[in-house]
Amino acid sequence: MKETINKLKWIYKKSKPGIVTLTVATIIGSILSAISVYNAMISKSLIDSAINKNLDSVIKWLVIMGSIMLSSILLSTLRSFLSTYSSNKILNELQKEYFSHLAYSEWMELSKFHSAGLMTRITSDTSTINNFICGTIPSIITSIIMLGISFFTLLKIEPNLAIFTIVILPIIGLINKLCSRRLKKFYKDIQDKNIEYTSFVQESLQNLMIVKTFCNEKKTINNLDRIQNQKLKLSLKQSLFTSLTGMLFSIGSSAAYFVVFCWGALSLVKGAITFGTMTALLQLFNKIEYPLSSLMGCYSPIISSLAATERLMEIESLALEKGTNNMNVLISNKPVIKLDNVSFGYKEDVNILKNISCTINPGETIAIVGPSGQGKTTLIRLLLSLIHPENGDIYLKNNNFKELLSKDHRNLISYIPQGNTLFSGTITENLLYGNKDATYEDILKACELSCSLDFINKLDEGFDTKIGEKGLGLSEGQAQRIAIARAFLRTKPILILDEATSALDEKTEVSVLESIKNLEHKPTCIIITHRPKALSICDRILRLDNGYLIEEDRNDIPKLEISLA
Ligand SMILES: Nc1ncnc2c1ncn2[C@@H]1O[C@H](COP(=O)(O)OP(=O)(O)OP(=O)(O)O)[C@@H](O)[C@H]1O
Repeated sequence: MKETINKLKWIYKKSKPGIVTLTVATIIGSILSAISVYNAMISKSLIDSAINKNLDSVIKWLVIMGSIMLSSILLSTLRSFLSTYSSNKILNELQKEYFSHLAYSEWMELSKFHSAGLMTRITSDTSTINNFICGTIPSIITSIIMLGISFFTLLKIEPNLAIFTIVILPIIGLINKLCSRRLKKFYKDIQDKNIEYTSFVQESLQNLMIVKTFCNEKKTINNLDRIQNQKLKLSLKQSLFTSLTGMLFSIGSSAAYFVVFCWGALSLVKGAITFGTMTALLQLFNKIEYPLSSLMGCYSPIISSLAATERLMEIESLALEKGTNNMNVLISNKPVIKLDNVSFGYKEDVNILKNISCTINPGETIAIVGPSGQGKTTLIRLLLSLIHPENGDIYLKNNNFKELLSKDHRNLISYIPQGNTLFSGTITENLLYGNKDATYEDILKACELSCSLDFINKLDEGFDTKIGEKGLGLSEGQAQRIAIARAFLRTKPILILDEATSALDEKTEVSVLESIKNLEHKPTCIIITHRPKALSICDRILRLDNGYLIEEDRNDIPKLEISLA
């Protein structure tokens, strides 16, 4: 119970961006509910006046009824506008909040989730919460108001009938209580299956080329079919369960309606009530039954939003990256990078990097080599503060200043990761990603240095050529060269290339690497490479061996070149 209250408090907090308009919309909804009950009484008076042939009274009630109808239409329009505004405002804020939280979260924590799982949380779970705030809660409030007014009106004109209708309430409460646990489990299972489905589709589409070249189209479609069938079975089970409970409610309410009808008809025969009262009774009964069924329908969204709340709270619990609050001279100067006895492992007690100490001076070009899986990329992740040393420290030093490396220092680094990391858009848009203020001349120079100018000029639309997701439309080597130009344009004091020239031919690779030496801002350059030719342009070579970092003698480059080749 305490947990549910905490979740409801959390939901209330999330509704704040649209609470004012939502409250006004709910008040209008409540007024509309009251008006609809009052309409039943107007129709009673209208019918009785018509039966008594009282023309003046009939006209009076017709005018009142018309005016009420018109105001209801206007109020409904206003309510719908306010609800749409609140709903969009709350959903946008929710999605922005969780997207921002993910953007600033610790990389290691994020990597525990499948991207489709995170996507479902940001899109589907936030929508569930939003629908609860903007749909279910106002509906509960207006239903309770309609129920209350209808009950008291009925109590005034036919007390026995009013008491009879209200005994239905505890029965509904009982049905809901019985359903709650089952419904919660259904929602969780369906949501988990949805995530599995989305992840499968996302991964299959991303790797469609592999699916095709392994001739696995049929197998993939069969897998999709299997997940869809599991999803269908769960949805059918849930639907059967809610239909059965709905059926119980319908049987109850139809029986009650029948009793009210019999009661009214017999009273009419006995002359105990007028014809107008009979129609009012039936309408009022409907106005009790409708909010009751609406309240019953609210149960499922309540359960699903409590489950969605739990899943969004999980995102909130992801630790955010910490920065230093002390950004001084390092930002504008060339720092020395110093690793002091650094160890790191992804799993407890299994260190990938062991007691690494080294100093990298400003302007140096360093190669990091070593067999696959030795931890070269892990070392770069440490330098980028995506992960943090378990033991030891990484510092940036500048004259007498020394700072522990943190995420804020990423602003000193231009990084070219492995693989294709271009965005969909034009080549210019991609180039400006890290430095929107770069001039046309800067762009030309960066492209020339990265050996990409020639091929870009040969494209029909040159720099305005649109490229698809992950650089679709370009060769691997062309995409790599644009990624290198993008990093050159960022003009930061540290440049890191993680196998960033792997798709280039040897001649182009050497030419691109040599051009790093000609960069005007003379960055410190760290190159991870498996390519022997790259070593010749480096000032120092560091080799990872079983987790230890060993500095190689430059005279041994020919030997190293042979071992890498
Ligand atoms: N996110 C992760 N979680 C757990 N283990 C990881 C993770 N990333 C890498 N590893 C493990 O850490 C080790 C070092 O990986 P890393 O990617 O740093 O090697 P590498 O030297 O860059 O390899 P390659 O030359 O093949 O790119 C590997 O054994 C790998 O399985």
